[in-house]
Amino acid sequence: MADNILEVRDLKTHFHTNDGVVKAVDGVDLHVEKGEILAIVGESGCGKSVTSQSIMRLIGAKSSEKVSGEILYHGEDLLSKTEKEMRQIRGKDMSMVFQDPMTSLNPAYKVGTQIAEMPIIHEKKDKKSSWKRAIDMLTKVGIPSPEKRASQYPHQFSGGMRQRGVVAMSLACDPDLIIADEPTTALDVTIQAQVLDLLRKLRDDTGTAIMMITHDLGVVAELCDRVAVMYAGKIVEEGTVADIFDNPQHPYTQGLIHSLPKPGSRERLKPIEGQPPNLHNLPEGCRFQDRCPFVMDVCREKQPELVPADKQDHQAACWLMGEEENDGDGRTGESEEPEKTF
Ligand SMILES: Nc1ncnc2c1ncn2[C@@H]1O[C@H](COP(=O)(O)OP(=O)(O)OP(=O)(O)O)[C@@H](O)[C@H]1O
Repeated sequence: MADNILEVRDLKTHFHTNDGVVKAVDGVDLHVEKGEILAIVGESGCGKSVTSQSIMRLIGAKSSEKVSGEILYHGEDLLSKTEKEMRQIRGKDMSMVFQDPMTSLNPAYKVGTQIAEMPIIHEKKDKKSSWKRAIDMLTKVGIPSPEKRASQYPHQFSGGMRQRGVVAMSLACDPDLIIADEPTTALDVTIQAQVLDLLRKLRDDTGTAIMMITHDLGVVAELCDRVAVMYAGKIVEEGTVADIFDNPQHPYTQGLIHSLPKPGSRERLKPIEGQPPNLHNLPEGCRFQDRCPFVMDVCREKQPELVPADKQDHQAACWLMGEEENDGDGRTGESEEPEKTF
């Protein structure tokens, strides 16, 4: 049995707004195994960030934010923790790296002080040993002259160095899970590659698991072990990187993969046509129905659940996945032998 650090069951995060209920995350199941890098991918607005912030309990405190389901961290449900207990868990056991390093860094304090604060708060370490830890962490993330840099302020760091500083901060208490939300999106390509290399090396050296939120399939191919593909608030496919890239089963995943440029090819890219559904007003049945070239009657009536595709741990939520698993009672629809249009 896999050694799961995190297991999320039927996570729903709904926002109650003046325009109605936004079902940003709507029944997500996922798990992160010890030492693995799991990617959550999908188009903008599909619920990736809301999923990660719900896991960290950064969403859910306001009366307009309703979070339900189970978020089991080493078997304990984070949804039943108090804010005080969560403050202990955040930064120590699970930490987060955001797209913009200045979300995590305070411009008014030295970078070293901000890293050292983590062991001071979470492990009750003294200032001297925590400062030393800060320098060790800056060394670990490849910042040159770490003693000097520790005494500098964030504005004295370049963008890539700031993100390394945030990674150093997230590592300071040796967490077993880092949630990284588009950590390289704001960086230029060369620096992006360096930060990805750094994350991979950290996982290899320390065994820290990483949940990587990204819309960039290049990052997934480069860095990750497993992938969960999200569409309109739900996971529609889950498998290893090889499963998803070489044998995608859900028409949405197929569309994503076919919209990638092929090395050396001059063929025009084929984006997925249409738009995701409005999260205020979701359709009955499968949420991909209006963009799916294989749509059948059943897709407009019932939502498909994740079921094993070609093997047990490669799953897809699609009525094309075989009659036994999905009851398959409506395969009489519009496209018995659909033409691929992606
Ligand atoms: N506080 C909020 N109130 C209402 N709707 C919200 C709130 N926060 C997020 N949403 C909506 O929830 C949906 C999912 O947002 P989320 O930020 O998780 O998307 P994402 O997949 O991370 O996209 P991106 O890649 O653009 O960051 C979006 O439609 C967004 O507008």
